[in-house]
Amino acid sequence: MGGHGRGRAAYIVLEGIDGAGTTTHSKLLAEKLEKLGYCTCLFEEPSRGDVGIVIRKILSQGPFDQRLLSLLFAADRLMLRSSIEGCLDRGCLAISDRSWISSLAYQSYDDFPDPAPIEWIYVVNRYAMRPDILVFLDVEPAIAYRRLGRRKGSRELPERLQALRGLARRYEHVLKLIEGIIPLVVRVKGSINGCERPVEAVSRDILTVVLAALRYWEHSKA
Ligand SMILES: Nc1ncnc2c1ncn2[C@@H]1O[C@H](COP(=O)(O)OP(=O)(O)O)[C@@H](O)[C@H]1O
Ligand SMILES: Cc1cn([C@H]2C[C@H](O)[C@@H](COP(=O)(O)OP(=O)(O)O)O2)c(=O)[nH]c1=O
Repeated sequence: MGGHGRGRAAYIVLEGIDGAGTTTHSKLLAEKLEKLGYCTCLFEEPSRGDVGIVIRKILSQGPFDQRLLSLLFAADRLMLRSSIEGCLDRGCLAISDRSWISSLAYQSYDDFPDPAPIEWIYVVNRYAMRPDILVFLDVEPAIAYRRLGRRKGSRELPERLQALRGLARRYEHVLKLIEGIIPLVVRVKGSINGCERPVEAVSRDILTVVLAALRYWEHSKA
């Protein structure tokens, strides 16, 4: 995971279990930073590129070999790398809805078919961009489950709630593993004691911590 060491430009990723709000908040963060005069580029994993399309097709068909998915996600994000670097080279902030951290959590989750060893997932993502800031959206699984149930065409699957709980545990394990590898890892609560926090409150917390990090970097590079 190579960093880039630029001043103002930073690679910011949002992570969390399904339904945590990574898609919602990566878009909101980009919009708010643009209004403040920052240039931003928005990315998502899986991407909308060729490999991302294959991944989405596989995911839509149900549980799948996580070893193979690890390689597909790694290839998809490696194909994104030049676009992210181009964004940073232009002095723009790269904001991504998920990153290789998702692979560490999802593809090693042992209730999914053929889970991959987490150290192997780390190796196959050796050349993925290392985020400068990781925002972990900490949402209780029952809340995420309820949100997913509101998505069109979704079905209330009890095993889905079980999986979300397991993924939440995997993320806690992964966040400990990557301590010291990513310069700034922040946890933003998306729910507290079974109550959802309003989108705007969560978005404000994310913007606050990102702006503080950018100011720190701008001073430290000055
Ligand atoms: N803080 C929030 N309060 C209420 N609903 C939210 C909040 N954040 C996200 N949502 C809703 O929850 C659903 C899942 O959000 P999404 O960003 O798609 O999650 P993810 O990308 O993490 O799966 C969406 O319908 C979104 O509008
Ligand atoms: C990036 C990534 C995502 N995923 C999973 C997380 C989601 O369930 C799914 C992405 O589909 P998507 O519909 O984009 O979900 P979300 O909006 O929650 O990001 O793929 C992995 O299993 N490994 C990965 O490396």
